[in-house]
Formats: sequence, C-alpha cells, structure tokens
Amino acid sequence: MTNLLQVHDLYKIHAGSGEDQPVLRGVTFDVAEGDFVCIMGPSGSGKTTLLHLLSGLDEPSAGSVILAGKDLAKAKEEERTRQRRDQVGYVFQFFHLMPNLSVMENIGLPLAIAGQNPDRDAARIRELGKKLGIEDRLGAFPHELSGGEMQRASIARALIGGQPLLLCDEPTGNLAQAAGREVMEELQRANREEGRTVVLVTHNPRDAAFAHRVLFLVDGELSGDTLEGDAVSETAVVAALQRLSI
Ligand SMILES: Nc1ncnc2c1ncn2[C@@H]1O[C@H](COP(=O)(O)OP(=O)(O)OP(=O)(O)O)[C@@H](O)[C@H]1O
Repeated sequence: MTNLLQVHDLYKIHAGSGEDQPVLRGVTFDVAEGDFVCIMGPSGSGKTTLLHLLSGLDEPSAGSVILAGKDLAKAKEEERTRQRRDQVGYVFQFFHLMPNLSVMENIGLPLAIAGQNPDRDAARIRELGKKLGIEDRLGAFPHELSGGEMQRASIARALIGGQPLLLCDEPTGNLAQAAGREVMEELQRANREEGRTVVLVTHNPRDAAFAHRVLFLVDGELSGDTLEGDAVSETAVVAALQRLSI
C-alpha cells in the first residue's frame, strides 16, 4: 500500500520555548493510504503541534513530512498552501464554523476558497448533508445546531473538497457521549466507504478503538508501545495508557 504520509525524524521547537525544550523530538511514522491512525498522549505532549506539521500549517524545526510524495518542509509557502488545500481536510474540537454563514455555506466554503462555485455543487453538499444526517439543518446557522450537528457539519466541510487525508483534532472533545459516537461513526464511514485516510488525535479510549493503529506520544517522542489491527480495543488502549502513565 502507498504511503500518503511519511514522517521522518521530526523536531519542533516553538519560538520562545527554548532550544533545549523541543515539543517534538525525532518523531517517525508512516500513514498508508486508507489507514486510520490514532495519536494519544498527555496534555502538552505535542499532538496538536504534530497535526499542524502534518498539514503544512506549521514548519518543522528539523525532519521531514512527505505528504502525497511532496516534502512539505522543503516546499515554499505557496506550494505548502496548495498541498494543504488539495490533500487535507481538517476537523477541529471546537468546530470552527463561520457564525454568519448557513450550514450549507459553511460546508461549501472550501469550494469557494478554491475558486469554485459552491452553487454548482449544491447537489453534492445536500448529498453529503444527507449522509451525515443534517440534511434538514442546511439552512440553519451554526448557533442553531447542537454540538453533534455542528461537528457533523464540520466533517462535511472537511470532506466536500475530496481531499484524501482527514486530520481530526479531538473531534469529540466537546461533545456528549452519544453525539461523540455518531461523529466517530461518520469518520469510520468516510474511511471505509470513501477511502479517506484518517489521523485522529483523541484523549478518549472509546474513540481510539475505531482506529486501525494507535500511537502514543509521550514527552514529544513516540513510544514503541503501538497497538495495531486486532490488538486495538478500548480495553487495550486503557491498559496502554496506564502502562505509559498517561
Ligand atoms: N505556537 C506556540 N508557541 C509556543 N509554544 C507552543 C505553541 N503551540 C504549542 N506550544 C506548546 O507546545 C506544547 C505542546 O502543545 P500541543 O498543543 O501540541 O500539545 P497537545 O498534546 O495537543 O496538548 P492538549 O492535549 O492539551 O491539546 C505545550 O507546552 C504548548 O504550550
């Protein structure tokens, strides 16, 4: 299987955080096309920093991120922005929907930003809304939605452009359990039925159990204690978190 992402010996030192205090220290892993990888770790261990580097939102201090065959660290700003737009859909914990746009307009926003006419894709937005169970909320504004509906709208926005990689930063962190489960089922559907590659950051072992592989980031380094395939379950994740004192 082809690797969509190749992360090699990644270091990140945030400005002002001190040369001797890298947030990421030699992180190496690959993500195959169609994979569903979960990254867990204590608060402050560098998970969001890592997602920003994977998407080209931020630059590594050292090491490389090769996304769909292109090295983001070597790319110019313009090229990085293009790679991000073409390859990555991003799902945030706090949804990041535009409050003054309807759900329909929010979902179509990536198309508008890419210079396409979302009206031309109205049928596709409706189809996606239907798949995500928010077809009757498309005319509403974000403040009129429940948290679960907001997150489903933001997943639709991340899927509409057809980008192969879905980066999800604690997508259920702000949701009640039932809504969180629905959101995870949508991510699973996008992975299984649409072949989207998913990289998920979560604190929740129940969410992690949806992944094919669970990696643990501790003090900026990946622990060797990876769970994979049939070994991934909520119980195994809880045990690993205890083993690693997370
Ligand atoms: N832009 C920045 N400038 C300086 N320091 C930063 C910046 N972004 C993050 N940090 C620091 O880097 C460390 C890792 O932060 P990061 O948000 O990546 O961790 P995390 O594992 O995602 O945490 P959480 O689980 O709480 O979301 C923290 O100490 C944080 O304060």
